Amino acid sequence: MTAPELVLTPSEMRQADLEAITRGIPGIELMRRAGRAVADSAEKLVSGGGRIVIVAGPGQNGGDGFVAAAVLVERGYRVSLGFLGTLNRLTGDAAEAARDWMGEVGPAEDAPFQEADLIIDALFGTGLSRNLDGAARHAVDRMNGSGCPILAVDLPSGIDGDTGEVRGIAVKAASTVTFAARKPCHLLMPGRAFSGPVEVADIGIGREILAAKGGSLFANNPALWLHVLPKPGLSSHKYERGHTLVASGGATRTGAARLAARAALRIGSGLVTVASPPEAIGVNAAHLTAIMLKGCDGPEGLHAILQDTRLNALVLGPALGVHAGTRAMVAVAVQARRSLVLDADALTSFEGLASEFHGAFRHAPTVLTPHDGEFNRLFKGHPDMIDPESKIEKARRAAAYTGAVVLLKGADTVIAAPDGRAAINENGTPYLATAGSGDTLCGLIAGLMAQNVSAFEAACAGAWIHAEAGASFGPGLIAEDLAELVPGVLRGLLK
Ligand SMILES: NC(=O)C1=CN([C@@H]2O[C@H](COP(=O)(O)OP(=O)(O)OC[C@H]3O[C@@H](n4cnc5c(N)ncnc54)[C@H](OP(=O)(O)O)[C@@H]3O)[C@@H](O)[C@H]2O)[C@@H](O)CC1
Ligand SMILES: Nc1ncnc2c1ncn2[C@@H]1O[C@H](COP(=O)(O)OP(=O)(O)O)[C@@H](O)[C@H]1O
Ligand SMILES: [K+]
Repeated sequence: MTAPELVLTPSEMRQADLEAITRGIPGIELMRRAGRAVADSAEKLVSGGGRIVIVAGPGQNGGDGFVAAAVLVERGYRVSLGFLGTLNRLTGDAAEAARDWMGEVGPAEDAPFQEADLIIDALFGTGLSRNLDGAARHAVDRMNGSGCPILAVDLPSGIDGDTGEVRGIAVKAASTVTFAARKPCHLLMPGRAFSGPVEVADIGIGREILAAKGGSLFANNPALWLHVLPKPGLSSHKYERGHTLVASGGATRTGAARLAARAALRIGSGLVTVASPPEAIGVNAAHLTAIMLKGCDGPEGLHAILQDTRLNALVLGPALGVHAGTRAMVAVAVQARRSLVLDADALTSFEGLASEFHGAFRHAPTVLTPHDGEFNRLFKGHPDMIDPESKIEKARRAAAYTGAVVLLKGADTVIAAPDGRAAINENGTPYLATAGSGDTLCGLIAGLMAQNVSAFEAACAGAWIHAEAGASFGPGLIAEDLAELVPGVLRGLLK
């Protein structure tokens, strides 16, 4: 079984580096391996004898650049090196790497970018501490304007390693080579777009060190949850595969619930029922076949339906309406202690009332699936939730506060559990930005929870399968397509 991919923050990576050094790999050796890996990557991009301009910065990222420069000259490339800062202020391993460089050193901002076949960006890595300005800004501006492909060392300079945000200006890399593990900025937007394809070079820091210093942040891919993805046994019957209930909106707002219900059925929930307000029964009935239908008059109706204990997973929110009635339905669902997915109106009905969610979901598996707007509305008046620059931190804090798994949607969906685990999803497509796409996601997650997948894994698997389904279709995707694409994705996973 493949191990889940660990993602390390810059500070965790520094600790991992130090641990590797303590265990006997000298820092300069780590840097030499890193620099060689950069040279190896460059070699794949430029044929022998080509012209490479390396821009080295004042820290250890610059040190990697000096090592790569020396290796590439040895391999027959024509290398120019531009440096940012004062050479004799270089410290540590970078100073040693610079001493090994026999070529000339010019100012970074004046480097001959126009003549290069490849630019290697070794200005700043995980040690970026403020916005770029002055000569650094000018150098990045010239690199980006040169039209020449850029290979970023560790991460594109100007991108914040923790958040993926641009600190003033950032290198737009054609590709990136990083060391030991990807950093959050390689998966979070906009950093992911600035990084291009990211190669992870092994510089000898073992997984046990990475897991000890990191270990709570993952790339969301099947290695994280494939082992719990349900597969019916030979003698399974439908009641063993769970029963999902999806609450429908009123007569003119029923489609969202049906999208979620269809997705729950496609992901394998044995039975799915739409709970419909009496006035919407006709319209729901006209559109449902395998999915069952039950009348449900507000919170009391929901309470009555939930007396059937076989209903083990519940979706509340899509098109339910923003009002006190929706809040009351959420209260009924929480009290019933079923697996629960809350989305859309079930979150917006609590605008500015997040304190009602404080610890509310500790007693049953719950997933909240806000997009940024819903998140900010819910946590209005809670700057500690809204202010963190990192999307990971936002989701983690909200999860710890509510006791639910929080899936913060977007191009870089982040899923966080109350215990601190978090995963970043990266296999989506902008074609998922279409009406009803989020409703489908709720149904996938609830359908997995109905089959006893725990909340974090259900949210991660749901987000990945949803994104994979969307990406497999591409242009022209509408929400109705998504559930129908799920079987193809499942076939690939369960083969
Ligand atoms: N540790 C290891 O064993 C290994 C580490 N490795 C490599 O080390 C890299 C991390 O190195 P690092 O910590 O030295 O940070 P780095 O990114 O070079 O920048 C710090 C320098 O930039 C400066 N500076 C910051 N922001 C600035 C700004 N806006 N504008 C201008 N200056 C700014 C800052 O100055 P200061 O803030 O101190 O004034 C400092 O001088 C990592 O990404 C990887 O490539 C690999 O070799 C593998 C082994
Ligand atoms: N640019 C994008 N790249 C990848 N996924 C996206 C992008 N934009 C939106 N999505 C995904 O599409 C879904 C949209 O959900 P949501 O905003 O709730 O839509 P709706 O309310 O219309 O159902 C989410 O899963 C989100 O992560
Ligand atoms: K860099």
